[in-house]
Amino acid sequence: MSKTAVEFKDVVRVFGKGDGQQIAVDHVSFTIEEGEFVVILGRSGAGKSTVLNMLGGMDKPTEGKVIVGGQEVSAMNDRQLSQFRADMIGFIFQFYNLIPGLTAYENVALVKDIKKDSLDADEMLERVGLADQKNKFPSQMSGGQQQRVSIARALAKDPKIILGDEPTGALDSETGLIVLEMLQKLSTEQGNTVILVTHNADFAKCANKVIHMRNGKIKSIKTNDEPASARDIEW
Ligand SMILES: Nc1ncnc2c1ncn2[C@@H]1O[C@H](COP(=O)(O)OP(=O)(O)OP(=O)(O)O)[C@@H](O)[C@H]1O
Repeated sequence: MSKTAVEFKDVVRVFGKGDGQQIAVDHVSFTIEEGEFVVILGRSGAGKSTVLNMLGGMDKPTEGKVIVGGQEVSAMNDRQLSQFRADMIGFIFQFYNLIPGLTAYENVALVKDIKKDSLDADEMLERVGLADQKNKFPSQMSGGQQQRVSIARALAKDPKIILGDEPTGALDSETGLIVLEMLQKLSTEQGNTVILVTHNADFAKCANKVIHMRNGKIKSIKTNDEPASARDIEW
């Protein structure tokens, strides 16, 4: 039987006060099972990144509960959140967030500073097909290669959950598909729970679950028993 990896219970996130108040996430509830490949879909401003940030322990709800791996993230203090992120979560960002002055290898090996028992940087670069590029600096690599380094860096933490905020947003479609396929395989072959935020509806075809947001609310949640392989979609 599958185990619940993530649970949002009636979560609200309000930014600002008074007239400037913005309800970014408005009473949102959903569950994600371990090993699922989930896409959070919606237009700009729908609240997707805010959901992802609360899920990854980078932000806290104004109301409601966020439970990840059985732990109530929404009740953690800053020290606990830091530990939670180090142990549980791998992040992949739209613009890679690599450190320009460090090589691919060094960018991945850096994870040891956050998590002592992190996985071997050479092995992680091998897994994303970049073993031969390890001594290059980010500026010497293509966007797709840089994103693969950032995937290797996320994997080095050996995280249960991988979060991607528009991870293919800065890539051309061909390169984006390679990255998407790599992320899908982490769920289908390695059993990671992978959760991506995107406004690209084509990604939904590859997901086990699609959480569609609009104006801070859930518009629909659809499950897909036979998701397409990322290799077979086009956009
Ligand atoms: N730190 C913040 N302070 C104030 N308002 C914020 C903050 N973060 C997000 N918001 C607001 O909350 C709403 C939801 O933002 P969010 O970034 O979650 O949307 P999104 O669906 O991820 O959009 P995009 O696809 O453009 O990234 C927006 O109206 C945004 O302006």
